[in-house]
Amino acid sequence: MSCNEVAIQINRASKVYPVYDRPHHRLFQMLSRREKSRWFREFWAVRDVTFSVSRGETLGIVGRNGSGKSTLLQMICGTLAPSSGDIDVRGRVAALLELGSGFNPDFTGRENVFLNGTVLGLTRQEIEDRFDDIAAFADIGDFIDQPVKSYSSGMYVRLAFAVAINVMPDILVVDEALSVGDEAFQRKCFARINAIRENGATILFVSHSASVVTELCNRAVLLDRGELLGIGAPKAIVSRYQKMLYAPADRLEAIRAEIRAECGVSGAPVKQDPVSVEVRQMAPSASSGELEEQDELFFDESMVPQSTLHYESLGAEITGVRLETPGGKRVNVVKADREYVYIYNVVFRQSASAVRFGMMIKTVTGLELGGGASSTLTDSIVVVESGQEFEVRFRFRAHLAAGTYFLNAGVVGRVGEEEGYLGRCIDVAMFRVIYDPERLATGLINFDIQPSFRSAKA
Ligand SMILES: Nc1ncnc2c1ncn2[C@@H]1O[C@H](COP(=O)(O)OP(=O)(O)OP(=O)(O)O)[C@@H](O)[C@H]1O
Repeated sequence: MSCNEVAIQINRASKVYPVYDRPHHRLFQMLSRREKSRWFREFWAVRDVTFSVSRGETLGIVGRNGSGKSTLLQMICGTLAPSSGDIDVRGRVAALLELGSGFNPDFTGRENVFLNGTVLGLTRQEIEDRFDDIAAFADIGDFIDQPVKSYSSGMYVRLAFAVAINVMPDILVVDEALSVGDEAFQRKCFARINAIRENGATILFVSHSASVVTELCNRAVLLDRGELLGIGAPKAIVSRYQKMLYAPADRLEAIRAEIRAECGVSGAPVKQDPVSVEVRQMAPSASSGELEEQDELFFDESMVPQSTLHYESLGAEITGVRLETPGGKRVNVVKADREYVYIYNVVFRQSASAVRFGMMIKTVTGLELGGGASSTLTDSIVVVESGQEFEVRFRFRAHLAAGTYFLNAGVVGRVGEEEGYLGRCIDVAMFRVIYDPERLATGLINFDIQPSFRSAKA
């Protein structure tokens, strides 16, 4: 599929609502026979918006509350008709709009899966074929046969997301819904969104989270008061959005004009590569400073990743994955800026050469923050015999903000003539960095910034 193929073309789309200042004005309007008498004001939820989205693009939509994001998405999904203008959508659209839309509350989860699948254009047989995958992804147990009105918001999102991503949409529309699930489920969803994107689908993503938009999207649009203020690279759009969010009221108009001038609709989509950090050689660990055993660091058994993916093993099996303090206590709830050891065992099922081990730490959205390899190719283990077992240890300092993180593990080497992953596990473990009110570092990564200040001479 070509990236330049247009998936969505929006041409001067508007949505205008009549707004009545008094309830009885609505009645007057209904009874009014004269064309000119008007008992309402017009409210433009979306006004004269034009842009296109190429197939394969991931487009972020940002804007303040009430800026028209949901209205625009609903028009793209066909659940709301524009008052004027055209919206041309090419392909099957699966949408995860606000909680509450999409499912019939009196029907069971199972019935809603069939209803939703049919609305999305699947035959009964196609839905039956996918039902087990949908139920497994949602993972809500027997609730699948209960009416959805008895669901918690988390269960609702699980099922809605399971349907949306299992119908193999050409266009996937996600409106903030993900923020309802827990981190393990969010990670599973982001992993699936990435897979759908890699398959060439187009994704529209409404989010208030600057980091999600900059990590996931190739391009972003900024809506304000129903108008398209700007379109461009996610970083540029998100920084303008934040400038607007924190602007004093009397500067808002000037900032809107500035944004329009700087990044008003123009030109072709800006392609940006997803951020990826690949570490060839593990950096020497920072000063070790033995960690005292802390009572508040512990192992929470309920923290199990739901997006774990074991690649087909090519001779090396990764087991016993765990995180420990340097003193050997198993943990997954940790404190920032302390040292931990990421450990896994590798059993070789066939002999291999040029063997190296690796790890990666990622955010919930899948952003690769950093990792390490046990050695360079020239220093790799020359030969490993079949049946040999290794314990691999990566000691690292968790220079991270409070939040949940996911870990990969991998073994690279050569079997015969073939070089590649002999074993690889994605999202094989997760850990949570607890909030520390004393921490001065801001942002995701602690760069060990040393602040100082002094009174400057006049
Ligand atoms: N049926 C309606 N009648 C009148 N006004 C409406 C209607 N639906 C939406 N609006 C208004 O249109 C504007 C845009 O709403 P919309 O829900 O699209 O904004 P949004 O950017 O998605 O907001 P949020 O971030 O708060 O979800 C809002 O001011 C909303 O009050």
